[in-house]
Amino acid sequence: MTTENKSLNDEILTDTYGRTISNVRIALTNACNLRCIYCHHEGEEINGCTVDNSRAQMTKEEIAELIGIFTELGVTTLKLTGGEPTLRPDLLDIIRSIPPGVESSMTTNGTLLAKMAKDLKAAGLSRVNVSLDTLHRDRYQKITGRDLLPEVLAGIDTAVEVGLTPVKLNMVILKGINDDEIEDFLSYVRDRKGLILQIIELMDVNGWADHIDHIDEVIRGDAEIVGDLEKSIAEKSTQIITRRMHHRRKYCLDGAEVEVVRPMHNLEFCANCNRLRVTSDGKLKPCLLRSDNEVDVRGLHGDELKAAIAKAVQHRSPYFTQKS
Ligand SMILES: Nc1nc2c(ncn2[C@@H]2O[C@H](COP(=O)(O)OP(=O)(O)OP(=O)(O)O)[C@@H](O)[C@H]2O)c(=O)[nH]1
Ligand SMILES: C[S@@+](CC[C@H](N)C(=O)[O-])C[C@H]1O[C@@H](n2cnc3c(N)ncnc32)[C@H](O)[C@@H]1O
Ligand code: SF4
Ligand code: SF4
Repeated sequence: MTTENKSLNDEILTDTYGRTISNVRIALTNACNLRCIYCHHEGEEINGCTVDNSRAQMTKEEIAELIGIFTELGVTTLKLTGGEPTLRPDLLDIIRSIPPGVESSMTTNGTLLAKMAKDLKAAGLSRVNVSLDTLHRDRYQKITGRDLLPEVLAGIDTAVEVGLTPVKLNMVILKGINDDEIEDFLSYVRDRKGLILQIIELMDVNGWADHIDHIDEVIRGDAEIVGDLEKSIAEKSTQIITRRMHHRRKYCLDGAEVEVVRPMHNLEFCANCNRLRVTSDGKLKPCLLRSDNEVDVRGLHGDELKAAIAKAVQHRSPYFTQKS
């Protein structure tokens, strides 16, 4: 890439707040085989808060073209998500369409991972994040609606075995449901190689978590619990790393690596947001928490697609600011 092209591309990918996109997050489908009580569906409008398969999802060719343009512009990491991305029958073709040198990861509920991990690795996927909120089978069923904890645990083991590492375990903290399991999760991560625990604050901006009993209390408690937890983890850590993305903190403590995701009312998180999202039906989504500034790219190609990306980037603004 010439210096001139690079600065032109940087211009396209940099928003009016000086935040340059380096990571694109693509929802491959809005279908899912679980019904987690808190699911935000990556901010996609879902009728009645359940999955809706009727809307047209992007084809693998459309996704490949988007990936090509984003990487040509200088995007270096891709996150595949959903819905549940492992439900896409053409998932391996999509992964194979990612140019070499681009780091690709996938966030999955892990229920189908045991049988897919080897092929995912062979297709070129770098690593996976697996959602796991509890190590108790009855709680898992309560949270997700299905009795599939053994399948998920097997999926995590296989992902580590085939080298889709580090495997990040995404644990959304739910007050009164799983907040007593932190020590068990730390032991789980310590006892195995290749795992990182990711503790996530529950986001309930658009009524996403209304299915949870006593939601107001859970939400109020959540911010406090995750805040206190981060403080105590920080005190015990031997090393603290600040990631460029969202300025998230990663802690190393006594054989376990822990990352904490606390987006709610977090000005620093939004000020360092370098992500653009793509919805499963082909809209560029400038912010997870907003749906009023999306840019439809269905049917666009080449320079038109680049112009749409530039437009979506210019729509970006930090969600949480001093005023919010
Ligand atoms: N508010 C907000 N939350 C986000 C954003 N990106 C990810 N999250 C949340 O962070 C949690 C973890 O998301 P993952 O899909 O596992 O990905 P990640 O940890 O962000 O990405 P990697 O570190 O690259 O694996 C989920 O609860 C996401 O909803 C973002 O840009 N804004
Ligand atoms: C929407 S899911 C999609 C990918 C895949 N189905 C999965 O569950 O990993 C992506 C991540 O968002 C997290 N998530 C969903 N709803 C959330 C919420 N309300 N607050 C915080 N994290 C949430 C999930 O736990 C998961 O780790
Ligand atoms: S598995 Fe993922 S997409 Fe499916 S309901 Fe749970 S969090 Fe949402
Ligand atoms: S601006 Fe904030 S809330 Fe919106 S996507 Fe970025 S980090 Fe998330």
